[in-house]
Amino acid sequence: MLLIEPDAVAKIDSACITSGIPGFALMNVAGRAVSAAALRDYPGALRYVVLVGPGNNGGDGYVAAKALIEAGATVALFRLFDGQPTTDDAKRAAAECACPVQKLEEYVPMKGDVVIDAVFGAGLTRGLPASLIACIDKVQSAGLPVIAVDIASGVCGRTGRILAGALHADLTVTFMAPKIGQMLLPGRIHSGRLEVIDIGTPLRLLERFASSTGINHPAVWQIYSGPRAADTHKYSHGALTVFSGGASQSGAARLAAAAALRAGAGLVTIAAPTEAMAVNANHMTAIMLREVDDQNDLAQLLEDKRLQTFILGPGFGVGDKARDFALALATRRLVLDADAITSFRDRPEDLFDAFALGETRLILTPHDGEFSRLFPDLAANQALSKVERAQHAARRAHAVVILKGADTVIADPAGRATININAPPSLATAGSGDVLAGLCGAFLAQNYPAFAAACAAVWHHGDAAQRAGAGLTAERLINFIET
Ligand SMILES: NC(=O)C1=CN([C@@H]2O[C@H](COP(=O)(O)OP(=O)(O)OC[C@H]3O[C@@H](n4cnc5c(N)ncnc54)[C@H](O)[C@@H]3O)[C@@H](O)[C@H]2O)[C@@H](O)CC1
Ligand SMILES: Nc1ncnc2c1ncn2[C@@H]1O[C@H](COP(=O)(O)OP(=O)(O)O)[C@@H](O)[C@H]1O
Ligand SMILES: [K+]
Repeated sequence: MLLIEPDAVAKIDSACITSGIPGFALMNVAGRAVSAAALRDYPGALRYVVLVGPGNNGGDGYVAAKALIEAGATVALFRLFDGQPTTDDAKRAAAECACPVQKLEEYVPMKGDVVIDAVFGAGLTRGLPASLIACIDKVQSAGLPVIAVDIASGVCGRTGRILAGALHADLTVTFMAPKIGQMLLPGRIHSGRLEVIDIGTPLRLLERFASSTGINHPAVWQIYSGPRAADTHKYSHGALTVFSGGASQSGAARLAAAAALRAGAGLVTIAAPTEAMAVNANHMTAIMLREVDDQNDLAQLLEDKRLQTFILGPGFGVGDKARDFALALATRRLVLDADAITSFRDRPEDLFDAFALGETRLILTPHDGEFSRLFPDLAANQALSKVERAQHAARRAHAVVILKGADTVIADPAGRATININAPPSLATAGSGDVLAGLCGAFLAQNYPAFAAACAAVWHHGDAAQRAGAGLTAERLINFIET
């Protein structure tokens, strides 16, 4: 699904005007859609309180106020101090709105109020003025319902960050397409339910100015998935090898391996050190087992050219062995997770250089902590959004990066990115990252290109968790994977 960045809004706006669609016409559709949503969702409101700012977001607010009055509703309009309309369209909208204007400071919340936030749009680059922050506190502590126009004032449309205070909306009525900051945290939480209104912007303009970042969706990998042919063979669905840690850390590899089998990998083998052979053998049936202690054993394993896909990291232990194994696997497809990521903390370039040439075949799956070990400068750079951090990292590492969390971002070295939005908070449970690594390995083994494999893995992870419902454990999650 398309997303837009705040910078693109003005470009689309001026391209519309060039195409003969005046900005004021768009503003009228936008403002009326807000009014319709308010009447639909809060028909029992005693008063609609419209807060307006100086720009076109405020312009939408004047249009909404006018439409609500025409519908017979009681409306009060409060304007940010020094917030006289500054754009031609907003001036016109204000002039056409008969509602008396009061100062924001004068607003006293009353039971039955529904607040419409039309103060600032998605392009906000500065923190909110103190008078607005005080007003937000009043609204929020009175527990009043809030409808945000385009985006909750105070949320950065590019990063989802709060610059200095922001409203928590119950509903956000946004225009053309969702903004990136509404998908990333905490902006997603501040948005409440998101309603996207087509205000008549031509699709060709939307597509021309849309972001290279989209919402993660099956359309990304659809062309690589499909029913199995009747004459299929297990090796044609990929042979995946998962490295196990020592005897007391072998569970993580088994979770990854079981998830991979469930997600359609044809043949899954756990490669375990001698000390972990017995414990692995005790717990497995369909998964195969092979003894691999050191680099010599690994070299022997790699002589089998059918083995093209590997997962290294879950429960593996941090250190030289993980580093040496990853580098030995550099000509194959590799999912590098957990301990194996941390193992490159002091020498990340060794990893990045090893995968620099040829097609992208490395998937990195860091959570924020692991990310900061491999990319400390990117993690510390507050100017970057989570999407931008993942994109820079992917380019540097010549890898697909899955930057995990409630708003997981998947990015590839070419600059493509998706934001995943189907993951429920129940996924915050021990071992769910191992299951994700297994899913990545499964799709990579089935010959999906790395970016498609990563997107499919993250989406199916969230999808399985949704179907599993409450009381999620990593073991249970595996049983709900459906590909
Ligand atoms: N296609 C489009 O572009 C459409 C845009 N529309 C509306 O237009 C909005 C964007 O309008 P604008 O670009 O005018 O943005 P805003 O309405 O957010 O206003 C920006 C103005 O506020 C000032 N400002 C920014 N941060 C401030 C701060 N912290 N304190 C004080 N002043 C501050 C800026 O200097 C600028 O003058 C959208 O969010 C949407 O609501 C709609 O009218 C529909 C059509
Ligand atoms: N609040 C949340 N909402 C949705 N998904 C989450 C949330 N917290 C964590 N996740 C997901 O759960 C998984 C946890 O992985 P990880 O941090 O490696 O944990 P572990 O090492 O315990 O398996 C990741 O895929 C992450 O994106
Ligand atoms: K707003």
